[in-house]
Amino acid sequence: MTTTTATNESVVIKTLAPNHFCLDQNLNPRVVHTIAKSLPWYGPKFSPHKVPNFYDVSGITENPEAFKLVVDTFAERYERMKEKPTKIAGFDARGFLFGPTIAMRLGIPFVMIRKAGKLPGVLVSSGEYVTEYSTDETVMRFGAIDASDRVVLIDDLIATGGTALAGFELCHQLGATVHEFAAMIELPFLDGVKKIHEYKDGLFKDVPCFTVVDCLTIGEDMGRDPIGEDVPRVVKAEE
Ligand SMILES: O=P(O)(O)OC[C@H]1O[C@H](OP(=O)(O)OP(=O)(O)O)[C@H](O)[C@@H]1O
Ligand SMILES: Nc1ncnc2[nH]cnc12
Repeated sequence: MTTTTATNESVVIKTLAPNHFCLDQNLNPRVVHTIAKSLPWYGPKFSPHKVPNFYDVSGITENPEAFKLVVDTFAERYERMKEKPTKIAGFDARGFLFGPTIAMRLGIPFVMIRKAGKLPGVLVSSGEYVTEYSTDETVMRFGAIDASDRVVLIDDLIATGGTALAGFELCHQLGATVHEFAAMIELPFLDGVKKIHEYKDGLFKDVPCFTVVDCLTIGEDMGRDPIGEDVPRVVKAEE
């Protein structure tokens, strides 16, 4: 299913499946192109994990125009909604790059979903979860969100959806409603959004998931592995 909805002049949303939305690349060509073409990827030899394409969010953070477009896209989306989120929760670590600025724009709190072993105080745990390349556990401070909250969960990228579901679990345990899950990049071939909507017999099937670009819009041409067999992974800076 693909339908298109114009919410204002600048941001047009495409429906990919029930409660699965993305920016329409044909109708927002400048935004999608600028963001997608600011996202390099590296192959396994030059990545921290053995995945075919590891996407590098620093292509966005080091490009002020692209960084602003990402933040504006999310912030304007929530500013325009009749029913607004009450909190933004971001995932350790790359969700921390976008969440705080969006929360500040909306004038609402930013809550950290932290990897286990980093937060003080009384905590709730997501339990163990599996990502595209690791097994982790996330925690949130007890009381950071409660049953009155409508929480936007935000991250840089959704792959298998394991990390996202850990955030859904935390919100669920604390009685809060997830307003939306949002990520800048989606890897659709890993079916992360489908997994969120099918989790526990559809417990979260009504929660919208919104993404901006995917691996196809980024494209194979964004591969940035150095050319040459002998290029080392870590180099010494020349004096
Ligand atoms: O959909 P999934 O398969 O769960 O993968 C997505 C997660 O993987 C990455 O985080 P990572 O765990 O590598 O942590 P980092 O931000 O500290 O690099 C990314 O920032 C997402 O949080
Ligand atoms: N392919 C990928 N690139 C960057 N971050 C990721 N997190 C999970 N999968 C990833």
